[in-house]
Amino acid sequence: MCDKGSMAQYTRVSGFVGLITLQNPPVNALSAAVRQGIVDMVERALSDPIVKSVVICGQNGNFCGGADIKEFGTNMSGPPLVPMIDAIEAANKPVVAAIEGSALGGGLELALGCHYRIAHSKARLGLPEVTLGLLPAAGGTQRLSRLIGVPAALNLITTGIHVTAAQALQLGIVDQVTDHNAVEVAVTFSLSVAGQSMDARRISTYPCPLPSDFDALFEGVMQKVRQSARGAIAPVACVQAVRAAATLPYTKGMEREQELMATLFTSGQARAQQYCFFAQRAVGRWRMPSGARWETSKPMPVHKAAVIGLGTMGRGITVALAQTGLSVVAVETQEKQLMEAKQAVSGMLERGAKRHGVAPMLDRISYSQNIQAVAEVDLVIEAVFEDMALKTEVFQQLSAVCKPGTLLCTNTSALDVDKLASEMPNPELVVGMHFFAPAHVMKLLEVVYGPRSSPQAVATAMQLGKKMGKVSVAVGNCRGFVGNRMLMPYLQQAFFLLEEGATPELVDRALEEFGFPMGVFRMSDLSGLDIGWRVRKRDELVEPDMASGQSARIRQGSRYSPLGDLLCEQGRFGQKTGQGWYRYDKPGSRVARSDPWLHSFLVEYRARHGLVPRSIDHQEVLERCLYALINEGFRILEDGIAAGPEDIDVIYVFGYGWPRHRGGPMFYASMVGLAKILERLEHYQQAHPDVPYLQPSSLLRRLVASDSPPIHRWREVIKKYQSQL
Ligand SMILES: CCCCCCC/C=C/C(=O)SCCNC(=O)CCNC(=O)[C@H](O)C(C)(C)COP(=O)(O)OP(=O)(O)OC[C@H]1O[C@@H](n2cnc3c(N)ncnc32)[C@H](O)[C@@H]1OP(=O)(O)O
Repeated sequence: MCDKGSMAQYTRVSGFVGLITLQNPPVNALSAAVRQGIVDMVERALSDPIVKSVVICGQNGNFCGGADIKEFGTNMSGPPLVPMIDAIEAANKPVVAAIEGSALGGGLELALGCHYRIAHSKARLGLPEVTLGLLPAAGGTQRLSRLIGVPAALNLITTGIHVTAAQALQLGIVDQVTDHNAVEVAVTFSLSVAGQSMDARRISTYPCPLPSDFDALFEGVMQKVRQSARGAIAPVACVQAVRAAATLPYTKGMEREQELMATLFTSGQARAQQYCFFAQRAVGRWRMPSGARWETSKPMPVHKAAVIGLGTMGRGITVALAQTGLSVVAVETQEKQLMEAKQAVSGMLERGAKRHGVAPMLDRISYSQNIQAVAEVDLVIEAVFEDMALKTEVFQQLSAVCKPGTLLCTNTSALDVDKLASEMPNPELVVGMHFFAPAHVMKLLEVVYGPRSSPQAVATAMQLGKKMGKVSVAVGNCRGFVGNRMLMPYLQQAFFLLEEGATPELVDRALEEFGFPMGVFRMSDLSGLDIGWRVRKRDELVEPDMASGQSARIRQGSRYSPLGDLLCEQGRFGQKTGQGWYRYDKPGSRVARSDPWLHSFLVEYRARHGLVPRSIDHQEVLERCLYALINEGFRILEDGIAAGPEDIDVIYVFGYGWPRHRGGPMFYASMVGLAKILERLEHYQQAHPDVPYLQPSSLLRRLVASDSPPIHRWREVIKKYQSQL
């Protein structure tokens, strides 16, 4: 017996079991139609006198990915989740959730309303609402706390982590884990408990187990959560909701859960985080200005890869490739460095394997001093020193050694990928794979294509990035690509603010209060000030024995702040030397302390150059640094270097610490209002006509002139703008 009409299919199986299958591919999200289907089919099963028990499962081996996130921005119609789940829990026949694939968010909340949960061993469970700026508001905070206790519930709900079926069993979230067909096991099990009272199986009736150190626990968790949330409100609301579970009767706790959800639901933060969710997926659907795109570009298979150059980046890339399961040839020409790298890579792999309880992939890597060892690989990632001549030489050697069709990738962060490609006999096989340090940890990968890169080469690099667990974004070739190009105006404004009267502490505090994990100066100290200095020297911007006055601060026709160069001349390279924009107890130490030397240095510097310090507030810091960065983002869109604002936002959220609850720089701009951004840039440009990067971009002006459309419609304006160029 079967009813296939709705988005929840009803079948009677084994004679007496009503099987309800959610059908909303790809993840069986609980859309209005699915909720209606569940309500109808549960009612049908419960009213059918032949049916003794009910099993709920999801189509295609996937239980349920939660509420339909796409509906959140709309007028939500259809039956609400809470009464639907309450009705399941109140059922007088056993209802068993058969969990395969994922049970996330509303999906897990649905399962918690069932009387039993049976999971396949490969299933993953979690309440990730916090990552969408929400909380599990279909009873999740109240039921999970009652089921597994407050500390474990707090951990799951405030972090949004997904747990394995085995972990879920250990925590008490599921009753059974099986390697067999979970639906069949659930059907058999449901019949075994048919006719029994379900009173003891209704989680909402359970008392919430209270830890003895209740107040201390919540205080500690709240402090930790506030610190790591960096201004995000959802994690804090999650703690408050769990506290309600621990202190209030179920119905009152539910009221509190709904109240907290209502605040989150309408907050800009939830919109920002949901935008990030879809943006992260949208960047996988890349397209190149030539029209080549993901659907029509078939990646080449990559089984064996090579890494050339085993400095910090090369080592991290080697680890990341090996952890993906690839065979890796790691090449370093200097014997001592090769030995050191081998030791370091093995250590990283062993530590990673220990954390995940698996065997380290040491035998996946072969080490060599000889570039001939890469002859049979499918793809090479070059990670030698940032020097064009050196990279060109390496690429030429690779062209001679590698089998035909091997993809040649460069991990450069600053050099011209197209120029490098133009020196090769097969420029179509050259792309940039710009990893971020540490490469085995950081999620972002910029895949840089030039006009000659083949769509297949881009598709291959994008697919490899995905396999490596990276969020890969395809971007065009330009100085600094997307991320570092936008960083330049941000850094520059920070330097100019110091010249005008700010301190590193003031600038960093403003940025950290905005939500960055580190302000620009603390971050520069961590990365090493010498890196930028080297680049500026190469660009002939650094002038030793600099004169005083305004003309001394002009380079290549623009105003320039030499502050970073002056620090480097003093040997102040940041954390590694124990001194930079801050001072540190010893070289390598991480605690940044305010440095009186630096403050006197700034006072002397301003006096020498006739700069009169003024009072600068947080708002100006944010507007100068962030709006200049955003403005460069618009130029990048204008130039077609990024296909859309989502690409830029994903790069900033995953690679540059932009707070996710603010959605990325371009989304933030859309929230602040494009007209306001334009007005403030014009204001600062007038106030500081000699300061670069404050002139509003033409695209920003065009968008404002087009009534500042919502961000999902920017691409139309960009396309029109580019067609008129
Ligand atoms: C006042 C209102 C009260 C409402 C109470 C609400 C309480 C409950 C809230 C929630 O449940 S919020 C949602 C919680 N769930 C999640 O956060 C899970 C999100 N999804 C994922 O993590 C992953 O998609 C997955 C399920 C682990 C599967 O990963 P996989 O890599 O296999 O596929 P993806 O590429 O990620 O997704 C495929 C496709 O599906 C779309 N999608 C995924 N989940 C949802 C969803 N919950 N709603 C809508 N759409 C979803 C995803 O966007 C992809 O589509 P495209 O974007 O590529 O078109």
